[in-house]
Amino acid sequence: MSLLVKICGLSTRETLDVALEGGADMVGFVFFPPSPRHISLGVARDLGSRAKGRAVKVALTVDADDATFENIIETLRPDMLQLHGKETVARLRDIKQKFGLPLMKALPVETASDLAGLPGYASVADRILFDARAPKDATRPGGLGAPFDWHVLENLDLDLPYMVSGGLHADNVAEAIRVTRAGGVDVSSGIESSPGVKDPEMIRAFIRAARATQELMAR
Ligand SMILES: O=C(O)c1ccccc1N[C@@H]1O[C@H](COP(=O)(O)O)[C@@H](O)[C@H]1O
Repeated sequence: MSLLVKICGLSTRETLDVALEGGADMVGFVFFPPSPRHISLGVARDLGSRAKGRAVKVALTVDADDATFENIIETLRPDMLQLHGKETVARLRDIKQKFGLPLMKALPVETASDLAGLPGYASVADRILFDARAPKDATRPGGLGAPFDWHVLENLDLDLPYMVSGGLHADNVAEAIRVTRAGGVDVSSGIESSPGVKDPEMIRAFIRAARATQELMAR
């Protein structure tokens, strides 16, 4: 199966177009007010219609309530919900039953013990995203540009599709794919010139680097 590349934290038409034209499989939109990548519902409606049918639209939320999901779904029309907070397995079941969209659960990783909750989440999520665990005093649970020790996933045996994120950029994505054998990669900070400001050339370089790794590994 081919590697999935997700470009996350898009907030302008220009950078969304760069990601789509560069061949991103998934485009992510952040709905979390403390984030420098947070977008309003008006922007979500505009970018959502622009991306429709060109890539999988992913709505990133953090412990969102039902009303927030309803607003996001009505405006962005996402194909998938990314749950990046402390949502429980029961809450995932509830979200799936209420909104009927595929779920990608982000799991914070620092050490092997962080994988203990994986079987529960894998029983309801459609995809797992392994992301670096944020420091306790961080203002957001992701999007901090810091990697985790990818070797924690080295012997992972998971039937569900999974992706890796956290501090990825064009120069380290090949190694991340090699070590984790992930079916997809997700990036935000590593394609920015400053927090929240996406850089077109960095987006293109990241997608190129990920695709080149995919080709090398297929040989
Ligand atoms: O991007 C954010 O601001 C954000 C806020 C809250 C939760 C997650 C967030 N970002 C996601 O975190 C990972 C790793 O990002 P990075 O490449 O290290 O910046 C990725 O999925 C982002 O979309």
